[in-house]
Amino acid sequence: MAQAFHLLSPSSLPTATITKPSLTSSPRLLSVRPIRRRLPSAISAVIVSDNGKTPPEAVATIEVDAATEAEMKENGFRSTRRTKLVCTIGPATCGEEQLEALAVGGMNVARINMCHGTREWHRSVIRSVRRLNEEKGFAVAVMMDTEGSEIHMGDLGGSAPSARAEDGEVWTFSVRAFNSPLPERTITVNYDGFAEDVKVGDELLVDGGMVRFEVIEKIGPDVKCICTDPGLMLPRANLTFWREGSLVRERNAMLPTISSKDWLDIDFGIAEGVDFIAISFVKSAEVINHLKSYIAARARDSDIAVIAKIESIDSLANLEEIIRVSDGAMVARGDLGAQIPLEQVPAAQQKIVQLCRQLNRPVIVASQLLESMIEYPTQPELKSLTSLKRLRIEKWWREEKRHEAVVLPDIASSFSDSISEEICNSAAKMANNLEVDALFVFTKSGHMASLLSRCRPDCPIFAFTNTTSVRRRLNLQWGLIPFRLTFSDDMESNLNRTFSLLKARGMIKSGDLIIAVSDMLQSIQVMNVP
Ligand SMILES: Nc1ncnc2c1ncn2[C@@H]1O[C@H](COP(=O)(O)OP(=O)(O)OP(=O)(O)O)[C@@H](O)[C@H]1O
Ligand SMILES: CC(=O)C(=O)O
Ligand SMILES: [K+]
Ligand SMILES: [Mg+2]
Repeated sequence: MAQAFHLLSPSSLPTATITKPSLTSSPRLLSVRPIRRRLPSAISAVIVSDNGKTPPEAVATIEVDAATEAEMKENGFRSTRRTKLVCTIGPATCGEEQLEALAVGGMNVARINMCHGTREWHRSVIRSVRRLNEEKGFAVAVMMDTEGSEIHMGDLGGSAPSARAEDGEVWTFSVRAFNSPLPERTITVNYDGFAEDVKVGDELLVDGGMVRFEVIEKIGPDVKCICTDPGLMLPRANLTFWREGSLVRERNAMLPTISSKDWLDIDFGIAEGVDFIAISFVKSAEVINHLKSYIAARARDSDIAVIAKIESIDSLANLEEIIRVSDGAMVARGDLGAQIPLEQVPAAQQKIVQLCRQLNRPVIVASQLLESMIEYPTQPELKSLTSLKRLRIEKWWREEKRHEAVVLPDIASSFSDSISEEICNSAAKMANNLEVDALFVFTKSGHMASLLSRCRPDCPIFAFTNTTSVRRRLNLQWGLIPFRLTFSDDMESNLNRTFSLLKARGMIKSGDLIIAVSDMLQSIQVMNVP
């Protein structure tokens, strides 16, 4: 059975799209929205880079992602892609050359999925991405995605990338530990309670219904099932079981959101300095708060953003409070489509995306974007990326002036935040009315950049920030082109320096009309580039 989801409906215009190249054969895609980033408000007036020191050469330069710069020069910055791309890295894409091809192709964030591979493998991917950034001038951020403890299949044994179940075949789902290779037509299950919780007659869904089985017999730790809807099973695919048409939430509903293995992975992510940690199967706001204080205590100098993955019934029930405490959200349609009826997924997506936009959180739409690419013959990852990059919806959305249709509620929690919010709302509106070429925002924390992104203005937003980590995290936000630049509190000199640096790189020209805002002065300036 094929899963079909809406890709980018206008009302759910994403801030970013993600390809998930993983196995040679399984690219998937996500898209993202604007983030409201809570950054340490204590970044001092002193200019710092990642290690707390400013390299002397940085003072005179401006850094921008090499692929973004090339795209801007090629298409002109009004046509530059606003929606960002997140790519899941797998065995077919982890080599230096493939990673570089993805970065050139527009990857903004590299995602590693802790469901698969060893920590050593993930470490080498993270380091390769960092090296690529340093050596080739990209600014690709890294997102670590936890495994979580919901029920899933194990690896398929040996090097088998997938297994095909045919109609009428009997397969054994077992909680026993086998040595690889597994006996024929045998699948291991990670959750010990599985064999006790299922009943004969239950329907077992692999990956939300990509393959279906009916339970016919239970023999101790083994559950025999007959295939009723054939298809391809990927390693570690999610498993759900249904009784009389309803999802069964037995003791598995009590499994912790963050397992003990996840905590070790999180420690690993903190040590490797990842930019985002995405938490699978979030059930409540509490777990996000817990993780955020854990990160704050352990990673004092860094600020890792926490993304709540919305992929369970429980997360839908507590949606608003989860999004409020998170730095962003992901509509994880693969697993969500396994927990709620498929036809409800587009409406859930719409709701999540709108809420994120209102609360100023970036939102990623993941999975089932270009499902046919799974069977694509060669280089599916790059072909997925190329198709996503075109994002015709963005052009249509601008032509239809959809940006004018959305009403954004006030979200500021202090008077100073209200000023920033009003400035950004006004600046975005002015930018649309005056048809300016670009919005410039000078921001230390990234917050004002996110407020502009939330308005989805018609023109691109050049976001200047003085730290590498803030710049990398701004990668996830719709319409932002993040630059790293050392700047002072004197806006006059910041603007003059920025103009000359950008002109020297051929990224703007005399006469371009821009609107500049900054969080140091809380000002709006409109001017032509001299
Ligand atoms: N590091 C990896 N090593 C091997 N295979 C991988 C790896 N990452 C992903 N894959 C394969 O690619 C498929 C798609 O990966 P992806 O991360 O998109 O899975 P997902 O099911 O959408 O995410 P999640 O596991 O978080 O629900 C996986 O089912 C798996 O077969
Ligand atoms: C991305 C993910 O976790 C999902 O679609 O289930
Ligand atoms: K995961
Ligand atoms: Mg998932």
